[in-house]
Amino acid sequence: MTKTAAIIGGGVIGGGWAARFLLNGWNVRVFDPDPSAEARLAAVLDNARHALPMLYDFALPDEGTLSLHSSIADAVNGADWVQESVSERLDLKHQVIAEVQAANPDALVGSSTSGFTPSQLQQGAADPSRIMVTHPFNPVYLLPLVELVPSPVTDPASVDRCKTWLTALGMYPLHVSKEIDAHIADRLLEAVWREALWLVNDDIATTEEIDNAIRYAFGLRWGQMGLFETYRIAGGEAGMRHFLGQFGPALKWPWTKLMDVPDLTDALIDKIAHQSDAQSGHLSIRELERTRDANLIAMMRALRQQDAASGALVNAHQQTIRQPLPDQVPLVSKNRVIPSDWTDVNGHMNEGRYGQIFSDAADAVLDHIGAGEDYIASGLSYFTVETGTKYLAESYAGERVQVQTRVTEGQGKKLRCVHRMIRAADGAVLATCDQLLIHVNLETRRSCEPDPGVADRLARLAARHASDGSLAE
Ligand SMILES: NC(=O)C1=CN([C@@H]2O[C@H](COP(=O)(O)OP(=O)(O)OC[C@H]3O[C@@H](n4cnc5c(N)ncnc54)[C@H](O)[C@@H]3O)[C@@H](O)[C@H]2O)C=CC1
Ligand SMILES: C[N+](C)(C)CC(=O)CC(=O)[O-]
Repeated sequence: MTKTAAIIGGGVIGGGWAARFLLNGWNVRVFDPDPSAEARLAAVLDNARHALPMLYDFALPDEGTLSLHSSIADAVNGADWVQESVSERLDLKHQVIAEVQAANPDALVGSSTSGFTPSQLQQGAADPSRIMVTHPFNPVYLLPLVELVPSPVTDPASVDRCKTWLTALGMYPLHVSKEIDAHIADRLLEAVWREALWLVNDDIATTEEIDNAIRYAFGLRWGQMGLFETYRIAGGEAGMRHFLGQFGPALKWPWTKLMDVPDLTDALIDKIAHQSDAQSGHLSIRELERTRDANLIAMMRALRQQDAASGALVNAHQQTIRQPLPDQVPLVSKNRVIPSDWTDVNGHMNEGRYGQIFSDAADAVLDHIGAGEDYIASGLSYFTVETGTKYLAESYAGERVQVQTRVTEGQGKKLRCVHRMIRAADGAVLATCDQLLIHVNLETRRSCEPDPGVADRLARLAARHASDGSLAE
């Protein structure tokens, strides 16, 4: 049954949560008293709908239903999970949690708080056992980490349920077993942030120079291996011990000002704001968000190729959303969104990517007739020997497309597919591909007859498709 999340507070983070839930098929009910919340939510959703589907090679589940409500009690009605995402004030969070639990005592309550501990949030609550911190990262619809922090009185079964749900949303619940102000990641971010403020305050570096120092070096490293694994490598063959031996003394040198924090005087705030305007003021927040999202997707897609870090999480999540092909004529052999890194200098999908999409469609057909991964591992497979592609209309990043396939030949060693790529929004035919595949033995690298089971399924499929004229040219 479709699950329901209530989001209390529809700002930057609440909006991001709403998008994450909705795009993974949950129904979402939002309460935010600010009259501008609806428009802000719509803008976040717009970004998320454009960005998140590009991460995957398959379509995400059908979107859930979004509704806005005029009170907390109404919003949490029937919700399985309530994600509190109001401003970072403990009194406000207490008041909201009290209203939530009065209206829906059964729901699990996660708080987006960046720094309050679960024990602080639970003070005075009707049922502390259902309350925990679920601290996400902006943009919530793209970044997988959620710091899941229970207190000693949080019910472990509720924590487990929450972990299962977060994983199904494509997120990574990092169970923080010992509560502490600002959890794990914000303590690290805060350390870097404080040092950066000092560097600006002392005129050592501008905001842009600090950003360059991060993005051209350790920001890239952290995105794939984190801190400890990176420094282990920096120690060479001798590893972490050598690293600590060499750089340990530096911990006592004046390499950081972290013991001290600059006063956020008007002068320092002006200085940072002016430098930041000079650096990025020519771009709107929406433009910056779009650039950020496109870059994050490109990085995560690259990590998918390596099956590493956040890319490995996306790969694992994709396995759970992948659906078997419905046995229909024509077969819907591919259903996906065009990612931005598939576009070229002309601003549309590059011709090479049509080859990829039709190749993926053929893989889905092969899977359907029992010639998928296991069959290939047994030493048998199909090779494409001929394709004829017609490019009929342009396709762009962010568009959802479908490939419909008819198997026009399926006798002996031969398998011929006629593919048609269609834009989901208007049904326009974007390209067609006539593809001939030959069955091969992977050891001899020569053609051979398929296994009888595969041959039989293929012959039956081709016979069914022969009577369908829908993809006839
Ligand atoms: N902005 C960030 O980078 C991150 C923020 N967080 C945390 O997420 C929470 C929300 O922060 P943001 O979204 O950044 O703030 P925000 O200011 O963008 O949104 C807060 C929203 O809460 C609404 N609100 C205020 N009182 C409310 C009430 N009584 N009931 C319902 N809604 C109410 C406001 O109208 C506003 O739309 C905070 O706890 C923050 O620490 C967590 C991760 C990252
Ligand atoms: C600045 N911040 C403390 C609100 C940051 C976070 O909580 C996490 C993030 O997304 O950087």
